[in-house]
Amino acid sequence: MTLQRPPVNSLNLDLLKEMSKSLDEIAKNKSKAMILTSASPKVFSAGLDIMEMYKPDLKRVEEFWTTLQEVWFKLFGSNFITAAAINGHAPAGGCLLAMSCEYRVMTGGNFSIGLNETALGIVAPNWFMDTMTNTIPVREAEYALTTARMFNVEEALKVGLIDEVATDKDDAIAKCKGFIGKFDRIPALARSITKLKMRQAAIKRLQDGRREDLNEFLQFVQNPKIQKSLEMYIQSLKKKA
Ligand SMILES: CCCCC/C=C\C/C=C\CCC/C=C/C(=O)SCCNC(=O)CCNC(=O)[C@H](O)C(C)(C)COP(=O)(O)OP(=O)(O)OC[C@H]1O[C@@H](n2cnc3c(N)ncnc32)[C@H](O)[C@@H]1OP(=O)(O)O
Repeated sequence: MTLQRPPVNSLNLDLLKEMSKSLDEIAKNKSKAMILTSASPKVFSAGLDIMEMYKPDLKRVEEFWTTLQEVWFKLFGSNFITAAAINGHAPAGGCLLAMSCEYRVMTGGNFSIGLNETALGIVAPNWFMDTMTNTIPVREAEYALTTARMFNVEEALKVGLIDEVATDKDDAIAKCKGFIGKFDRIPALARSITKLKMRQAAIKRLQDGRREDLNEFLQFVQNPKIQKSLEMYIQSLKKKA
């Protein structure tokens, strides 16, 4: 699955709906595995589209968040094998997508990956945190989350946030295929049940608290102070150009 929403693959409602549909198709056509990557040469995904949260239409922003939750359920909780070929920056929601897969290969270069929410004055939802503690040790996750740590490729490899480094996108995809090939001799049902058991606690937590998670998000985006800081953040991103 190749993300292709220039310039930075930010996740807006339309892209999330497309992803949700594609994940359904992959599950339905009984694919063995999926590799998630990006069509951009330097950004895997810039995370959530900030414009969806800035001065939002309430109905749309509610659909935006519930679709994000759905994409996470379908990706994190998939029966099929998932790997991410991370060929560029992966901040925040981009990192969430990569961590929701079972294996991550990142191309070398001046790219970074991590959950930077606290630097923006926001708190990553519980399920973002759960996805991170499912990937790296709890102590490392707490440190990374509280300090909004963006890892370079070497650091990400060292902490286990990624599993391998690749020279370029083709190499990243080849390495993801190598991971998928490890399951040729493992019975598929035993593999998928084991994966889902490992992930069950995080999945159940969001299933049980899904409405509450949505309400928290809706309150957050309607807070005038948050809107003000969003405005400033958007300006700072644009000033960069
Ligand atoms: C952010 C606060 C959200 C508050 C929301 C309210 C409630 C929160 C409640 C729950 C928590 C939500 C959890 C949030 C998760 C997220 O994913 S928030 C998004 C965080 N993402 C980022 O901070 C990444 C920002 N982008 C970058 O750092 C860089 O763009 C880059 C990915 C490293 C790529 O750099 P570069 O190739 O140099 O590209 P530019 O910076 O020049 O960007 C090109 C244009 O794209 C626009 N853009 C970049 N990121 C986003 C984005 N996430 N959403 C929308 N638009 C984005 C950027 O402004 C440029 O636009 P122009 O061409 O200048 O018009």
